[in-house]
Amino acid sequence: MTIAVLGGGISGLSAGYYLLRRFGKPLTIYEASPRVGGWIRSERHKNQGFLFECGPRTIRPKGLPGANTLELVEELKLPIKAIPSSHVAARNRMLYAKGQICMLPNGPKGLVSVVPPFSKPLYRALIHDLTTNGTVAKNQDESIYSFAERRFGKEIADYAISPMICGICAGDAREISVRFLMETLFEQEQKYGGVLKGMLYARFKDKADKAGAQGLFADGQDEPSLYRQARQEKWAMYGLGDGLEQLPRTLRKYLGERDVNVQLNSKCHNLSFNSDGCAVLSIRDTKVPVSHVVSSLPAYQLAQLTRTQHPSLAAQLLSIPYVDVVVVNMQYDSDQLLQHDGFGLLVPPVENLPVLGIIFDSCCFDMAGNTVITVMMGGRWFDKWFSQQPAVSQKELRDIAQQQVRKILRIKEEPKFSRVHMLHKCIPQYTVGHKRRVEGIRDYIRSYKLPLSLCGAAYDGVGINDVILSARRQVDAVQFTT
Ligand SMILES: Cc1cc2nc3c(=O)[nH]c(=O)nc-3n(C[C@H](O)[C@H](O)[C@H](O)COP(=O)(O)OP(=O)(O)OC[C@H]3O[C@@H](n4cnc5c(N)ncnc54)[C@H](O)[C@@H]3O)c2cc1C
Ligand SMILES: C=Cc1c2[nH]c(c1C)Cc1[nH]c(c(CCC(=O)O)c1C)Cc1[nH]c(c(C)c1CCC(=O)O)Cc1[nH]c(c(C)c1C=C)C2
Repeated sequence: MTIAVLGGGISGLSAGYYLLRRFGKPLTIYEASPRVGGWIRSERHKNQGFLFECGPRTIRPKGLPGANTLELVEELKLPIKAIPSSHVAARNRMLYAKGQICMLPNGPKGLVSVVPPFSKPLYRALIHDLTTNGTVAKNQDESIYSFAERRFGKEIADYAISPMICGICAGDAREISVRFLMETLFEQEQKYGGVLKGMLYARFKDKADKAGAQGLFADGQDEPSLYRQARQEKWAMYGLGDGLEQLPRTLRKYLGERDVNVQLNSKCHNLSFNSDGCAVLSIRDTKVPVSHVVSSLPAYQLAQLTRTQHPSLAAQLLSIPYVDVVVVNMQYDSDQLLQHDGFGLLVPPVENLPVLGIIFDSCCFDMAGNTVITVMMGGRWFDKWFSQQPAVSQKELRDIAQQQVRKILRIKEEPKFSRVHMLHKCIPQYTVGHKRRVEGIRDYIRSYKLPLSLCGAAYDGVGINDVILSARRQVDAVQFTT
């Protein structure tokens, strides 16, 4: 019995980890590029004491997905840099709206007083929810923007929900499914006629939900000890000592030491299935037969591999859209963020600017006196701002990012050092109907009895916690009939 994993990003490596734990060897992970980690990439400037993250930088230790990641982090003995909920980076999130930087309310004060960019105290949005009837048809989906607008009004949809969606998937809240982030609230609204009513009702009815890590760690004793520590110490998020890339790098080492074959520079360019129930991978000029495949590839990549034999599956996979994000890391020698202590700021799409948000890395983690910020641009609006002939150059992207930093943060100095990364098709968009689409894809695989499992950011959540948990669940569900 041979198992193959496609993709050496964090979900593919995690699938390898859970497969090893469940089935042992032989096990091979095929990765197209010369490195593992996929979008997780850290660039360490050791001499100067700072770090650039090109993709993610923090992980949330919350709930079952958070506990599951912490179990893995504990097993790998990784050096955690925790950010407690009292830290400024956990408390302060900002918006750039209406020409100014606005601190998002993080306590009850924002409920009763007017906090820019909002024109009314937030309790008015709650009254709107309590006094508004009407839901969408049962079992339907809708956009998160439309849901927020219906329940809380347009201002909340424009200045709270839309930027939040940018800060998670660089997407347009008018297209993203409400089930992406607010499935429970949406369902409670359907059931009880309002978000607040649903929340109050659920609070009385379902106290057990609070346990968080139930399910995987059934017995409280088995809870990972790092998760217990995170709860006791009230971590809001955490990073790793040498950057988040330490997670995939260490996981690769761990797997290698246990004879899992991690093959780099090994792009799979076709995947077919035999009538005897085997899968056949085409890697370079070789056909590799295996008993089961776990794909962690982006959906559009898997579509390429399967389109000859299963065009209908490929079409369904292709219906999951992706967006491009430009990431510009900047470093300054002196403190440039004196007035802006926090995680960073988001720019609501109604502001119509090329920038999605700016992360204040050196406020989150100590960077030895350097100021480090990361500007993220494009996303769902990439084509509007940057698609031109000839293609926009790195220098132009850097200049646009710098202009925005000057305008928003009023940093006049040039960064001492900067890097521009064009992340092509890096984040899948869970548009309205996504859940049904994924069910359709998995139904197809089941109905043809294909020895194929799907994990990765395309299906069950886009955060690092989600993709690791998705890998675990998909591995748990693998069945061999022999
Ligand atoms: C800018 C940005 C910021 C983010 N910030 C956060 C954050 O703060 N917190 C958080 O939790 N998450 C964050 N995320 C999300 C998180 O980084 C991703 O969800 C996660 O890294 C996805 O991992 P993956 O393994 O599913 O996919 P990928 O990283 O895309 O890995 C897929 C791998 O498959 C390989 N591959 C592709 N085609 C083939 C082929 N044909 N054969 C073999 N291999 C192939 C690729 O080279 C790649 O290594 C962020 C993402 C981005 C882009
Ligand atoms: C502007 C672009 C992006 C920023 N971060 C991401 C993008 C696309 C990616 C991302 N950020 C988060 C996640 C999910 C993690 C999870 O645990 O599920 C992903 C995939 C975390 C996150 N970051 C922000 C928010 C509101 C969230 C959601 C969870 C949480 O509340 O912690 C805020 C934020 N993200 C970015 C900026 C500039 C920013 C500013 C406040 C960048």
